Amino acid sequence: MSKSAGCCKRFLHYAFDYETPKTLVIPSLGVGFVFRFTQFLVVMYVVGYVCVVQKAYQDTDTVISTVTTKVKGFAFTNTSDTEPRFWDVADYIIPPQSDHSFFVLTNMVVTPKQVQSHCPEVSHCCYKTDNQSQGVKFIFHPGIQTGLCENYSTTARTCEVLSWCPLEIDTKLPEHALLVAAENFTVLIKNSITYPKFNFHRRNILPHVNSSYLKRCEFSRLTDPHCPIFRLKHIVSEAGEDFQDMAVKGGVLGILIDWSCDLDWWAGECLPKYSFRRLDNKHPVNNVAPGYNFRFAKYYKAADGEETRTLIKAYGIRFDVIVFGTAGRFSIVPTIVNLGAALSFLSLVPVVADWFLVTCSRKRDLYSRHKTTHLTEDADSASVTDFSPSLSLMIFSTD
Ligand SMILES: Nc1ncnc2c1ncn2[C@@H]1O[C@H](COP(=O)(O)OP(=O)(O)OP(=O)(O)O)[C@@H](O)[C@H]1O
Repeated sequence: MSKSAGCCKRFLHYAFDYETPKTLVIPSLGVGFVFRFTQFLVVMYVVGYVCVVQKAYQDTDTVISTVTTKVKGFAFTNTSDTEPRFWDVADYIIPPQSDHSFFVLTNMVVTPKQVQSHCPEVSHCCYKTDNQSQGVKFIFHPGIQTGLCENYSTTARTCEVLSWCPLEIDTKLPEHALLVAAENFTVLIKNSITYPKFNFHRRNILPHVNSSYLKRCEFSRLTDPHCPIFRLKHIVSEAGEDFQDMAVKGGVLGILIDWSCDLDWWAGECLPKYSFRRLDNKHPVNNVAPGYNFRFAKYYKAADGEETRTLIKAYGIRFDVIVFGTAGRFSIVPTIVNLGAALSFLSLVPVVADWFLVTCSRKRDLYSRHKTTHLTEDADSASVTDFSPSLSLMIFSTD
C-alpha cells in the first residue's frame, strides 16, 4: 500500500470510527470505594456549599437606601484661651445636615477680627535684593506678596502680604480637645431601605418601636441592639479608638449598616446589623498630616462699617453612614440553573474512578486491556473469542 493510501485510511478511521460506551462490572472494593467516595464529595459540595452556604436556589437583589441623622447634646467650655461658652447642636454640627454623614466639631483654632489689609507673614523669613523682597519659597502663601519686608517681631522680618489680617497661627492647636463633652452627644440614625426586585421595604426604626421608647433608648450591642440612637463615645470605642485622642486632630469614622437578608419565609426576620470602624487610616509610623480639618468663616460688619470675619479652623470627627446588603429569595430559575451546573460535576466521578482503575489498582494491566475494545469488521469472531474469557474473568474475580 502506498504511503498516501495508508495515510488516507488512517484519516478515515479517525474521522468515521464510531465509539460507543461499554459497561464493565468490576468487583473491586478499592475502585468501588474511590467511585462512591468521589460521588459523596460531589453530593456534599452540592448540598453543603451550593445549597446551604451559597444559597444558589435564590434570586438576589442589592439594597437601595436613604439615611438621615440628628445629633443632640450640649457642652460648656471655659478654658484659658476662650471665653466661657455654651454649645448646642447648631454650633457644633457643620453643615447642619448632609447626605449620609455628619461632622461633629471637637477642636478648633479661632482667628477673630480679620479684615482685608497688609500684614507680615507668620513664618517665612525675608531679605531684600534690588528693592525686591526674597522669602523662602513655599507653594502656599497666606496672601499675595507685596514685595516688601515687614517686621514680624523685634527679631524677625517676614514678607508682607495682602490678605485677611491678622493671619491665622494654627500651630497653637489645643492639646486637649475643646469640646470634650462631645463624647456624650447622641445621634439618631433614620435609615429606610428597599429591595425593589422583591418589593421589600424596611426601616431601622423597627415596627415595635414607639415614641416613648425612642426617647429613652440607647444602642448597646448586648442589651439594645436595635435602638437607632447611638452615643458618639460608644461608636468610637467600638471602632477601637479613644474619643478624646481622636477629638484633638479629628478623623473619619464609618457607621456600617448591614442589611444582608434571607427573605425566604423560613429564614426569620430581616434586621439591620451595625458595626463601626475608623475609615481614615492612622499610620502607626508615618504620622504626617493626621486627622481631619477644614476652615470656615463667620462674616459681620464692624462698628465702623468695615467687613470683618472670624476665621475658624475646625477639627472634628466626620461620621459616614454606609449602608450595604444583598437579599435573596427562593426562585425556580436559579435553582434549576445552579443545581444543574453543580450536578454536572457528577460526570467527573467515573473519570476519577477510571483513572484509579488503570493507574493504581493491582490488576491495572488487565483492566487497561479491556477498557477499550477495538473491533475490526474482518476479524469480529477473533475479537469476540479474545474478549469473552477476559470479560468473564473481570466479572467474577475480585481484587
Ligand atoms: N440624637 C438624639 N438623641 C436622642 N434622642 C433623639 C435624638 N434625635 C431625635 N431624638 C428623639 O427621637 C424622636 C424622633 O425624633 P424626630 O427628629 O423624628 O422628631 P422631632 O420631634 O422633630 O425631634 P426633636 O424635636 O426632639 O428634635 C424624638 O423623640 C426625639 O426627641
